[in-house]
Amino acid sequence: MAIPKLTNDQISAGMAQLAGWAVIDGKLHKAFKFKDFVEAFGFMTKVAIAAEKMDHHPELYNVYNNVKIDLVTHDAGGISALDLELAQKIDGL
Ligand SMILES: C[C@H](O)[C@H](O)[C@H]1CNC2=NC(N)=NC(=O)C2=N1
Repeated sequence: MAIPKLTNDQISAGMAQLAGWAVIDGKLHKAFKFKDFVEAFGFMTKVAIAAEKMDHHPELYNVYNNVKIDLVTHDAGGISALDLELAQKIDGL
């Protein structure tokens, strides 16, 4: 196993360092709203570049100026430290 799935306590501790993220259906989830589609897509592009650098990829959902992100580690079968790390990076964009 490359990276372990975190326990609920570990996820809660990690989420205390984040704002606006929730665990929904076993994934770290956050919704973002932008001025328009160009702003939303620009943000998603930055997320994609950060994700590719980490070799850890988000689930991205976009409708016009709304972006929803889900983070989960397929290799771990749940939320791992990589999801918390990517969430931190996304919030720093
Ligand atoms: C081979 C490659 O490194 C793996 O498949 C990586 C790629 N990106 C990934 N992204 C996510 N979200 N979960 C993974 O388990 C994962 N695994």
